[in-house]
Amino acid sequence: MTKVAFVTGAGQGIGEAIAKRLADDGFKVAVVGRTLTKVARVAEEINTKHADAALAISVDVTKRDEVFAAVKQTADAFGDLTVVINNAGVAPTTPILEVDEDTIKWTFETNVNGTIWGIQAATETFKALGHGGKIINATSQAGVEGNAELSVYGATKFAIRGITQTTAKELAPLGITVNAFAPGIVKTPMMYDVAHNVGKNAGKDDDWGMAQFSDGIALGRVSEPEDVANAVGFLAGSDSNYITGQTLIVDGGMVFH
Ligand SMILES: NC(=O)C1=CN([C@@H]2O[C@H](COP(=O)(O)OP(=O)(O)OC[C@H]3O[C@@H](n4cnc5c(N)ncnc54)[C@H](O)[C@@H]3O)[C@@H](O)[C@H]2O)C=CC1
Ligand SMILES: CC(=O)C(C)=O
Repeated sequence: MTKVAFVTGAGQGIGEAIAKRLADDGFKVAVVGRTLTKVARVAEEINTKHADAALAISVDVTKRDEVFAAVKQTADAFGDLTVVINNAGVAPTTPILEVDEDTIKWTFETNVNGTIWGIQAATETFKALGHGGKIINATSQAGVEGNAELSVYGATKFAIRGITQTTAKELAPLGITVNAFAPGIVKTPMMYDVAHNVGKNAGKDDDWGMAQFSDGIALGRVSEPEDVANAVGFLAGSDSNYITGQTLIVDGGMVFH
């Protein structure tokens, strides 16, 4: 079986690191995201290292039809599909009294609906191909323990852990495993944006904002995207075959469950 992965939100940050890690591990990779120029750059860098290993696809994960079409396009292009990684996400900073309907809608449509469309599309394609597969969802340490000012985001990430557990039970008879990864504080545009907003809300700078999250990490440093990609490489590989419904926390020691 050819190893073929579909990774959303792969134009930067954690998704980019996952796509590159899986290509290094011998996967063909669909590098998927909203902005074609961003995913095209990542795909080109992968193809320079591993000829014809990557395909760039522009998709808005809130759109069910687009996700289904892109998953099918991936299987058609590479002749198989074995792993789907629902990594794309958004993280608005939301002090509770400032939460509004638009923010709830946008965040849930991206993080929760996008994950559900990815699970559905993966399942449909795995079934059509006549074999099982692996689905891997991005949650967060903020989906394991509540973080101040991240109520809406945290709600979506708690939901993703729930969806991971329910679909693991539902899809096991099809030979499909469903797991999640929960990063801690990772050096990506998302986290720098959160740190900036939390700092600004307190009348402080970005470093202060970042410290609200990073102080107390047991291993004494914030995460590189590659720290997360290493764990996802494990979840995407055969060494995790007997694991399903679990959330692998990759946070350097922030929350202990
Ligand atoms: N950076 C961090 O500290 C943490 C990140 N995470 C999670 O890891 C995942 C990746 O996060 P980062 O790389 O940090 O974020 P990021 O913001 O740097 O990258 C996310 C990517 O997702 C894409 N995206 C957003 N909405 C989309 C949509 N509707 N359709 C398609 N693509 C879309 C963005 O364009 C962006 O390229 C997210 O699910 C995030 O919630 C979890 C815990 C900590
Ligand atoms: C953005 C995020 O997932 C955090 C702070 O855990």
